[in-house]
This record gives sequence, C-alpha cells and structure tokens, in this order.
Amino acid sequence: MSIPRALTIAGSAAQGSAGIQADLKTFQELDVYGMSAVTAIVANNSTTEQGIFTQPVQAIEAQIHASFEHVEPQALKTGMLFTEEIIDRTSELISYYGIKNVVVDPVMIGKMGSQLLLDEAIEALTKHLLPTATIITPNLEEAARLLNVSTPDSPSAMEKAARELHETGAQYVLVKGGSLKDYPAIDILYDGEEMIYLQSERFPTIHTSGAGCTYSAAITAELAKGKPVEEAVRTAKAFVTTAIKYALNFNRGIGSTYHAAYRKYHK
Ligand SMILES: Nc1ncnc2c1ncn2[C@@H]1O[C@H](COP(=O)(O)OP(=O)(O)O)[C@@H](O)[C@H]1O
Ligand SMILES: Cc1ncc(COP(=O)(O)OP(=O)(O)O)c(N)n1
Repeated sequence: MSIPRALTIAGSAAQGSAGIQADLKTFQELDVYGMSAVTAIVANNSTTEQGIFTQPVQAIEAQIHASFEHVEPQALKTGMLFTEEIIDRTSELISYYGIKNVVVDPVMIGKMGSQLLLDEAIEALTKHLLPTATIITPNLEEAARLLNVSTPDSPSAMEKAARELHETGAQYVLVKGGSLKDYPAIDILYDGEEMIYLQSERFPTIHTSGAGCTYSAAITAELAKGKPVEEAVRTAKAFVTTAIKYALNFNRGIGSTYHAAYRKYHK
C-alpha cells in the first residue's frame, strides 16, 4: 500500500501546539505519511521560558537526506529556520532534490512571544528561500517584516502586500489576516493575476497557538496528494477553521488549535 508523503523542516514546539508537532498531527489527520527534519528545540510556552536550542546544520542536512533518500516526499514545508545558515542550506537542498511542492511558512515570532527567526536572517529568507516556494504563507506581521513596511491593517493593504511579495519569486502568496481583529478571518491568495479571498467566521478565542503551522501543514498534505494549489488552500482553510472553532483550553495561558477537529466535526 502506498500513501502520499510529506516532510516538515521546522522547530520542535515542546508544548505540542505548533512546529513539527502541529505539522505531523495535521499530516496524520489528512492521511499523509509525515516526516520531519528538526531545526531547533523550543522549550518555551506562554507561561514559561526554558530556552531555544538550535540543531547543528549537519544534523538538519542529515535528516533531510534521510527523508528524501529513504521515503521521498511529494511535498515539503518549512517552518522555524532561525538562522541564515539553516535557511541557506535548506534552500540549497530544496534545489538539489528538485521537489515541486514547497510551502514556506516564514515563521518569525510565535504567539507565545518567542523569537523564532533572527532579524539578520530575514534577508536570506527573502533572497534564497522564497524564490524556491510554490506558496508562501505569511501572517500580517511577517508580511510587513519581509517587505520592510508597516503592518497591513485592511484587506486592501493585504492585497498590496500580496502583490509585492509575489515579486520575490514565490508562485503563490497567501497573506493570512488572523490578526485583523475588526474583520472576519480573511486570507488572500494571489497567483500573480487574481486575488482570491478565503473567509470564515472569526471565533472569540485566544487559543489559536499553532494555527499558522497547522494551516501550512494542511496545504502541504493536500499538495502531496496532487491537489492544485487553490484547492489545497481551500481544504486547509476549512481544516484550520475547524481546529480553531474547537480550540483546546488547558486553563493556563494560550491553548492550542485542535488538530482532530476536522476529522471529528467537519461536514
Ligand atoms: N479567531 C479566529 N477565528 C477564525 N479563524 C482565525 C482566527 N484567528 C486566526 N484565524 C485564521 O487562522 C489562520 C492562521 O492565521 P494567523 O493566526 O494570522 O497565522 P499565524 O498563526 O501564522 O499568526 C488563518 O486562516 C486565519 O484567518
Ligand atoms: C517551534 C515553533 N515553530 C513555529 C511556531 C509558530 O507557529 P505558528 O502556527 O506560525 O504561530 P503561533 O500561532 O504558534 O504563533 C512556534 N510557536 N513554535
């Protein structure tokens, strides 16, 4: 028996809501075989700060080789990459293996407050990784930092950011409007020609940790199945919306999106 296979190159979020934990849970929920290359171990959450431990570049490379040479993913995503060196080596290996479906989530600062990308690494992300991407999935703050402009504060500002980010060489840009509090949960997908709006009700919850990772992992899973980009994003939007609707509250700080919710409750 054979099933679609996907790789995440990302950080480990010990508290379980984000990073490779969110990615692998999402792959599993969407019936995709998940693999991981761990770039860093993050032991912070919204109530404690115990540290960020990056992995040596050789260890990250070895994991990527192991994934490609043994099982070979049909799609991959990147999440927390933290340093310029990790970004550059990851970009080189994406080109070396010639993989077609590449989802870049330009993770910078987690909702729990951890800095997950060094400021001096933003340029490498823009110049070396984004041009390899089938789709990039910045939130509003990340879009602003990538473009060195102020944070988009309306759908028309999101459209402008999407247009400018498309110039980096990514085939599709998905600007996520989760932090646009006065609007429904609007995201904009741009392919260089058309602006496609994806919208859902905004749920009154703070427990959305890992929403971005879950969303980009669901897109990756659908691309691994061979789905076209717009269809993959629409399924992923439904997946993350349901995961937020049924978010988990652990009664301490910010809780998690619920990765099993789509399977259990989505009609
Ligand atoms: N309160 C909410 N209710 C419904 N959807 C939301 C809510 N907050 C965020 N989203 C959606 O979750 C997804 C992730 O968005 P966002 O939170 O902006 O990303 P990130 O986790 O990277 O900061 C997007 O589809 C966004 O529209
Ligand atoms: C290890 C690790 N990677 C990424 C994130 C950020 O996750 P994301 O889903 O983009 O955003 P939050 O909703 O969690 O802020 C993380 N926290 N940890």
